[in-house]
Amino acid sequence: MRPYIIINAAMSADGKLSTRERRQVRISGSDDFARVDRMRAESDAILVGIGTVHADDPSLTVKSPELRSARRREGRPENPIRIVLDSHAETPLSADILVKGEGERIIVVAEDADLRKIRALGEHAMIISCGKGRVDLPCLLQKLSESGIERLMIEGGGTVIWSFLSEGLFDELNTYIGSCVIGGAMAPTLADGEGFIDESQFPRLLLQEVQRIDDGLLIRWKRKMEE
Ligand SMILES: NC(=O)C1=CN([C@@H]2O[C@H](COP(=O)(O)OP(=O)(O)OC[C@H]3O[C@@H](n4cnc5c(N)ncnc54)[C@H](O)[C@@H]3O)[C@@H](O)[C@H]2O)C=CC1
Ligand SMILES: Nc1nc(O)c(N)c(N[C@@H]2O[C@H](COP(=O)(O)O)[C@@H](O)[C@H]2O)n1
Repeated sequence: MRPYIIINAAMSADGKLSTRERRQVRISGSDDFARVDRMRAESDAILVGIGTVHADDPSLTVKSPELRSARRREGRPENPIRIVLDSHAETPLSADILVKGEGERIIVVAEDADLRKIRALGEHAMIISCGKGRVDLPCLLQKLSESGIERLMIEGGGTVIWSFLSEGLFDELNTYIGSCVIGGAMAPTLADGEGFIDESQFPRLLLQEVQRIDDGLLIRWKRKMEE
């Protein structure tokens, strides 16, 4: 059992998520950011990796007051549960994800993470422990599902997206392609990690929609199930 999983990311026309210095860049325009905000508001939880927390210091809050009010009217917290994959419990205690906006936070650590760091983070977030060395995704998804999370949005970065894609743990992939070129062989891409060699391992996708937004394109894919 696992939640319904939607991956969303913005990349440049050459497929990069940010610069080779991993500095956060604005690829989406205002209409695309509004679309992402709606996706956040529709989600029970949003997940990023510790690399994104270090690079971007995101809050992952719902930005629109109307969307936050609508969630409250439905009896839900203003913001979805915010989740960080953080094998070694390294999320800074001052990170925006821990201090900005109301709502639950979950830090997911590996079983061998430092206990003192876990205790300190436990003052600010719920701690889930899954896997050795790095977070075991099927174990985590089972726990999230048991706690009532039905719709999970993955916002990056490239290492985390690779893990979900390569383990077949996704239902939809939304990529916004912005009108800029970032370049750089070491700049993060949508799916980093080790990559596949064997074509038979490639996750296959079904095209759902292509939409012009701002000066770029939103492409919505669904995972093609094996026949
Ligand atoms: N344009 C966009 O839409 C977005 C861009 N970004 C960019 O992506 C970059 C950050 O990406 P990355 O460095 O790849 O970091 P990441 O955010 O993908 O985090 C990777 C880290 O998560 C931890 N982790 C624990 N369990 C894991 C598992 N099972 N699978 C994968 N990782 C696991 C590991 O410590 C790993 O190094 C930044 O430059 C950021 O600006 C990030 C999000 C969205
Ligand atoms: N959709 C999208 N377009 C871009 O151009 C981006 N740079 C990102 N980045 C993601 O948004 C997070 C920041 O969220 P907050 O504004 O702090 O709530 C960032 O960490 C990336 O996940 N996304």
